[in-house]
Amino acid sequence: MTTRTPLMAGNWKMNLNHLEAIAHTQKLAFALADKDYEAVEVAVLPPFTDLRSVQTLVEHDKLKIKYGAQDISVHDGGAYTGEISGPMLAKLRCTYVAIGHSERRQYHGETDELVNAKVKAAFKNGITPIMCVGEELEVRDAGNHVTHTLAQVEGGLKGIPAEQAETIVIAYEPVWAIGTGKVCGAEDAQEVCAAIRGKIAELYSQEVADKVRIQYGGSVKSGNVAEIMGQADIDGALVGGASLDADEFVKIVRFRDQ
Ligand SMILES: O=C(CO)COP(=O)(O)O
Repeated sequence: MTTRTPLMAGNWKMNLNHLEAIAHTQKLAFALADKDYEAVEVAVLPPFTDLRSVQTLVEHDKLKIKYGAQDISVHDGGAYTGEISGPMLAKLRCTYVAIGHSERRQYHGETDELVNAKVKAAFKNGITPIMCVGEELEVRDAGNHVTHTLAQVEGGLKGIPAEQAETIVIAYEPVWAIGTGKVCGAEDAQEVCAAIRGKIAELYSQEVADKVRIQYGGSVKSGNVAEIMGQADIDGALVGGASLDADEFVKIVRFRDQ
């Protein structure tokens, strides 16, 4: 069994301008110590307009915080107004990019096919995808949450070779738990995360499945993170609202102390 380093990532969504981003990242860096980074990988996913500022701060001050984007274009360049390409994100030395977040699926009509194309664009540019999956409330109420989520996993990974698949991060984010304060019970989250790992084993191999990090996302806070992280197949959290409060995010990184 491989030991997977937990990944705590803050998805800032459309919050914090570039000046606020600098102040917030500095606050995180000031609070986090070497022992935190030894135990947990810490990342922030700011809006595109903040990335250059965050990069400059991280590189200048040699911070151990990783950063990434919230979306990526399927195209490498050209006449695609408003899009941001993989080469642009790679030039900013983004480690991660969130792909297929439920807010993008819901408000921008992103399909599994598009998510798959974006996963390919990320890998092509040397950026690790954090591929988001998860069911809406009606799907859970109907008891189809596992089937629904596994179909998203399979669709998103289509044509991705094992060497790339083993490095991906998958974030299980039940839509009904996002920003609602309704956290998915730790055992319910584990059920789906274990099924995701099983699907990866089926698509690739157990060895690949053991390497993939699976995060939980949806109303994660310092008060519930320890129980979630106590589950065998949960390797981190994708944190929305609580990541905008530096003290709270630091507590989440230190989930072992909660
Ligand atoms: O969507 C999320 C992270 O990507 C979760 O958001 P909240 O933590 O605000 O529920």
